[in-house]
Amino acid sequence: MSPEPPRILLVDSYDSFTYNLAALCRQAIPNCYVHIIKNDDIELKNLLCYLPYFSGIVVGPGPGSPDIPEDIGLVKDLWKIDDAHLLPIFGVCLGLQSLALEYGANLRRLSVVKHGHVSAVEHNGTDIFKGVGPVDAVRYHSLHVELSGAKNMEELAWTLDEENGRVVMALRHDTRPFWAVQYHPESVLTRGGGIEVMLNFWRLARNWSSSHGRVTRPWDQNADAIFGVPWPYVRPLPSTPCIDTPLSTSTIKLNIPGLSAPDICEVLGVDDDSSPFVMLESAAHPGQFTIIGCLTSASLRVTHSIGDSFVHLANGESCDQIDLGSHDVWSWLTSFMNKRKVTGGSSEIPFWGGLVGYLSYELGTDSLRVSANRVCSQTRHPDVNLVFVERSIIRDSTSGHIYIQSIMEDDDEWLTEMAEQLQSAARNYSTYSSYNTTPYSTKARPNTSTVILPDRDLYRSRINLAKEHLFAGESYELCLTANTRITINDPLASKASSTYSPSWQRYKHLRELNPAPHAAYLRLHPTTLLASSPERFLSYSRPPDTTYKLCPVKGTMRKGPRITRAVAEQALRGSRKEVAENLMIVDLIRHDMHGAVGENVEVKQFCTVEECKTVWQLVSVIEGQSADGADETASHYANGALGWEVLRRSLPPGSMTGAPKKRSVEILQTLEDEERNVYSGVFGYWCAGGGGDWSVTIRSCFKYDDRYECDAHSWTKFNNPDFYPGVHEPEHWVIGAGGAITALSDPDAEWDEMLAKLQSVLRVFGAAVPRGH
Ligand SMILES: C=C(O[C@@H]1C=C(C(=O)O)C=C[C@H]1O)C(=O)O
Ligand SMILES: NC(=O)CC[C@H](N)C(=O)O
Repeated sequence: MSPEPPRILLVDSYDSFTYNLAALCRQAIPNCYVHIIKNDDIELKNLLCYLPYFSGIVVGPGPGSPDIPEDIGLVKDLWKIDDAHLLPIFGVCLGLQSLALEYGANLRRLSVVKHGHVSAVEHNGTDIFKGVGPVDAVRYHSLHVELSGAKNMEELAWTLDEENGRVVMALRHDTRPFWAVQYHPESVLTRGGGIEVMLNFWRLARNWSSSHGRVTRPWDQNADAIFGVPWPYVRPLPSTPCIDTPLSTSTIKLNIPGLSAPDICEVLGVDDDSSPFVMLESAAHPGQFTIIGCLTSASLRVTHSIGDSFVHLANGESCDQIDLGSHDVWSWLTSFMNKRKVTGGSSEIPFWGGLVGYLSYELGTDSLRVSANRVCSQTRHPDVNLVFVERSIIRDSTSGHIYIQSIMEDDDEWLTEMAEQLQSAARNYSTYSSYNTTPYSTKARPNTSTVILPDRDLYRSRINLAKEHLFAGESYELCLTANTRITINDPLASKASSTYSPSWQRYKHLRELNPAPHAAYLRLHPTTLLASSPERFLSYSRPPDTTYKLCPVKGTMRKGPRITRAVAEQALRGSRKEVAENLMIVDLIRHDMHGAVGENVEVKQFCTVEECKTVWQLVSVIEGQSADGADETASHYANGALGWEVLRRSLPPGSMTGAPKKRSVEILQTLEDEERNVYSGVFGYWCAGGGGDWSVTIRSCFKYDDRYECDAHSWTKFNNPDFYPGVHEPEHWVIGAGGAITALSDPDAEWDEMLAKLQSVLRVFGAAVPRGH
């Protein structure tokens, strides 16, 4: 009989680095299983009888304080376990603080908090530091412990901070098998004190167990019922089978480099404001592909608002309310896509057909079980707003090729007609126009738009409140944001009609002013979104060998005549504050990715300076791959469902919340007046061939048009003359903007950074941030 594999019980205090710690355990403890529970899942008295199943416990980091019962949960009781149930325990950060506190240490605030900072750690070379060389360790803490007066605590490592003096970095209990570190061994930038220290813990833990005659009880059904499947674990996906015969893609490839993406949209009738329209545009380097939906009256629209137990499934003729039943909207959409598998498209392009649209910020916070701060209103707007694209045009800006494709049966006639239409448009444009698309024409007259900016003093005071939370150890970073509202009331402007779309004109202006690799024009009534985002969130390639890639941006600098690349490199990559901000999000994203795909997660790029039209920014890249080709073998993963699962587990984007994500989202709700809605969510596609690509909804503006309703009508039913009212209807647009607040943030600089981001879109409305702001 093979020996029982080691089992670690990992107690999570709602942190955003927990799966990184789980991955470190798996690295250090061969073949171990890691069972993760939350610190409030079970009380110690009910846990005791299960402890014999485990070889050791790892107590993770977390927000808050070890002396607040809601923050620390069962962890504080672990240190007082009676001898009969004793087992080795390793604590990290909050874990160390709790251990020390229970044995009489004093808990203090650091004078200068350390969030994402690397410190040289000194140690005595024994115990968990045996054989360990120099340690550079990443720290995420506001609190620390002082051991004077504590009983049984032995200091094993410390650091000498300029501002805080000597700070305890590791300790052990002198008789019980408890060890703990204040720094983060699982952080990607910790050197020397990560795996090395974990290996030592495991060695000491085994020694202690064998010298005390402790053996781990073989796992059985009793424990299974409580602790379930160990990590790495992928949520079971709905069992709906893939369709037997997948849809096939027909493609025509043309070479017409002269035809821009907006040209193609105009050929397709984007000017009819009442019809839905979607384009995901790569409007600047390094973007390559533009995806344009050629929607028909049969195109299926899927919309859902959080809290509803149904989705709306609509096309040009009807609108059905479909009960989610036992599904949530995520698994419902997985089933939806399983029935629509597509094969046979061109391998040169990422999209063959599939869902295109956006997911709101609140959809993500809902998955974290933070309820949305919904202002009670009559009209609920979609949090999921997608259209299933069957006919599409892909433009490759690198080669100039255009791909016309359809996944509808017997659609060759449409393909040929579309090819002719585009070729003839290209001939006409090259003959008559030097600038192909109808140029942007309706720059809003400044006096016709009312701009309500966030209040400067209020925003600054919220930055200070955010910092208070950071000083108290509640969060390591908070991405604070605010909305700007623009109302356009221009009776002289052309009205929306079946031949004129004001929002399309604005989009064209936006792509000129702020060309971005992740731009989008999404007219999915009632929502219209114009995006010029510089931030890709998640992309996953088509199976087999799917790679999941997340690219967080954190650290932004306004461009200016004297800000050369060298200056930006110095100010961003050379800044401890900016790198710390980025590192925190990298660690958080590694955790999100590990949670979904398992162990194979790597940081491929760390803090590279990228240039955008209006700002410089620091970008990192994290890649993951699922274990054992799960996405290839299991039929339900083959359609990109695992990519969808990575997305579900990673929303809202960590770069838009801060870390730890759940607590940060809760704090932000108290600091921001309203929902973020479309802003801070993601937009993009899920290709029915299995790939996907989602960008962060920033540097964008959106509006809702509540004349569109789904309950009574289909979203597109208003395609009649009565729809366009005789009186002029004002347009109400929202632009969200913000930035990461850390303990080192200066309110004036943060306000300025928020304005720089806002300005990149505000100019579309002929408005500018007034002087003095
Ligand atoms: C909050 C915004 O952007 C986010 C914050 C960034 C930062 O703090 O540097 C950079 C990109 C985004 O993740 C925004 O554009 O509104
Ligand atoms: N990373 C952590 O566990 C942080 C612990 C505690 N909240 C602090 O800030 O000190």
